[in-house]
Amino acid sequence: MANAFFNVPLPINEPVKGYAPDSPERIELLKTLKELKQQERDIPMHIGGQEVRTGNTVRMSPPHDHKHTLGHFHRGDASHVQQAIDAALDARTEWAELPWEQRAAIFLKAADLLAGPYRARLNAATMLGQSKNAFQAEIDAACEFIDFLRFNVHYMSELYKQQPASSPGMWNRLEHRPLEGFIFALTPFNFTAIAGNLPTSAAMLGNVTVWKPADTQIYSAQVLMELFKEAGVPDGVINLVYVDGPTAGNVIFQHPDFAGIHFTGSTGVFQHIWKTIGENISKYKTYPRIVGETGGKDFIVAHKSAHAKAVAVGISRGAFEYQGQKCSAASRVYLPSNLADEILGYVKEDLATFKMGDVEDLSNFINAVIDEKSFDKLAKYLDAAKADSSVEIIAGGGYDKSKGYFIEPTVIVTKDPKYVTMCEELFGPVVTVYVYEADRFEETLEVVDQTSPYALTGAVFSQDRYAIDLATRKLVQAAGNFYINDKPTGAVVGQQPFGGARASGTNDKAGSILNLLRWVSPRTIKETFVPVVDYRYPFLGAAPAEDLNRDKGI
Ligand SMILES: NC(=O)c1ccc[n+]([C@@H]2O[C@H](COP(=O)([O-])OP(=O)(O)OC[C@H]3O[C@@H](n4cnc5c(N)ncnc54)[C@H](O)[C@@H]3O)[C@@H](O)[C@H]2O)c1
Ligand SMILES: N[C@@H](CCC=O)C(=O)O
Repeated sequence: MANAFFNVPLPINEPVKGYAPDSPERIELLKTLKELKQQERDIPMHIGGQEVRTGNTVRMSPPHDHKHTLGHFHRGDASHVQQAIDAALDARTEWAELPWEQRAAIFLKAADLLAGPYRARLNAATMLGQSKNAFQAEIDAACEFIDFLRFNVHYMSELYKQQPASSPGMWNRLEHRPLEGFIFALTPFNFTAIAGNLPTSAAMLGNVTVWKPADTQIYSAQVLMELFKEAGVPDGVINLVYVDGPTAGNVIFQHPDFAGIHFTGSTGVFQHIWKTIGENISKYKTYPRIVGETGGKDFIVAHKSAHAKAVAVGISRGAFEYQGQKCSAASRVYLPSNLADEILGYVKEDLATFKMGDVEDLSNFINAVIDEKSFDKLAKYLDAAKADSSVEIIAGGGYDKSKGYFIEPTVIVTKDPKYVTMCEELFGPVVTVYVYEADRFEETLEVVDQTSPYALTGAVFSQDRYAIDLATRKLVQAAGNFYINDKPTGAVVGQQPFGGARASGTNDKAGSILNLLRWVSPRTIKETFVPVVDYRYPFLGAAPAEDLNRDKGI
């Protein structure tokens, strides 16, 4: 046990590398992509430090080249979920009792390994497995996850520093215990950083975890697990299983030691999970923490004073980067009649220059959507829009899955602010635009607020401070991350804590002290130095405190 209070290194955001032609990072990334493509990886589960292979293997392929085989992962069943829980609970006491600075050092080491020797590998795995271009992989798998690790260590030390006041004669202390049980980290396909953050943020605070990623993120999850091992995460602290969601849920949500879920994914799945936990509530030793960041129907609303080109870039990048598969992606846009043609003209110009294709050609801005299920769903929405005379597709609309799951970046214009693609989360490169009468800004803000059950991100573009103020007030509940004259994507850890309310989640703000608070159970310790030895109040004749002290011979 160390005899000192430690300060952790102050975090700064990891600089984003540029991948310019002939830059060392570009050369290394291209080399790593080539090497990974030549291998067929055999990917086991990781339970209690053991690699677990079942022989029930599932093929993995790049979404942009589905005939290519990247490798196979070993599919587990309910028994593996149970083994992972047992391994976590076995590791629990030793991990919880490890001094916090030792836990901090492990995750700071993970951040440095990722900033250095693991960077190209995790980025390349994310590019191939999840079809991200080099820039999108860099801001996610490398920079955002490095930031999560370093900032969370810093927030952990800030959390531990917060102590209560103590009146004379006593010392009050607050300790932040890990939760009593295990945490289930259930992670989505679209951000490698989120997949890494959900188990590590809880583990950092002394918790043990069972982690189940989306099947389509397993290829990069394996690299994350290798990183955790090399950084020194002890066996059993993070257990990685590849089972289908309901199989995992059936074991986990019945278990008396289930102490919390750290979830990111769709709203429907989260609501189902919450209901299941509610039905099982009397089975648990402790009330489980339920943290879930879920879907969105994110908006851009432009005022008649807006800078037209800035709005257009907000749409081109905010709606189409990573094929619109960010929970934050703009998918409904409200343009004023005085600027709509100009803005849409710029957007069409941008889209005409977007290149779509494989991730290894770094000039491609657009790659594939994640899988066939997503492709088919998006194609259906596009077919419906094509058949609907009340809407017009002004750009894109095409799709092709012969080589990869490619959907053209698409702009739909509707006269109905409640048209289906203005309301439902599509999670793809499709944005719908409604043009409003330029003088009806305030009524339009009400439509923006009331159109969707979600409240994740949103942006207002205006050069008029009164309009900005009005939108900020009218849309106070419409977005957990609200942007002024910027696209609604690209939140940075430590700068724009991320999360939404309403149907978008519990808004526990990943990568902030607010999130870490959910993974601890504080214990207050009051120590009285000289205890009272007379039950009577002073007005009932108790001796003054000095006399009491004298009684004790002090
Ligand atoms: N708000 C945020 O911060 C945020 C961030 C990223 C993604 N998202 C949301 O995530 C969704 C996209 O990710 P996805 O497609 O991976 O989400 P998803 O809900 O399909 O899957 C998330 C995880 O839940 C598992 N799962 C699915 N059904 C389950 C069930 N019945 N029981 C238990 N587990 C189950 C999946 O296997 C996966 O591991 C979008 O809705 C997006 O908006 C939100
Ligand atoms: N934090 C990311 C979104 C994560 C969800 O998919 C952003 O701000 O764009």
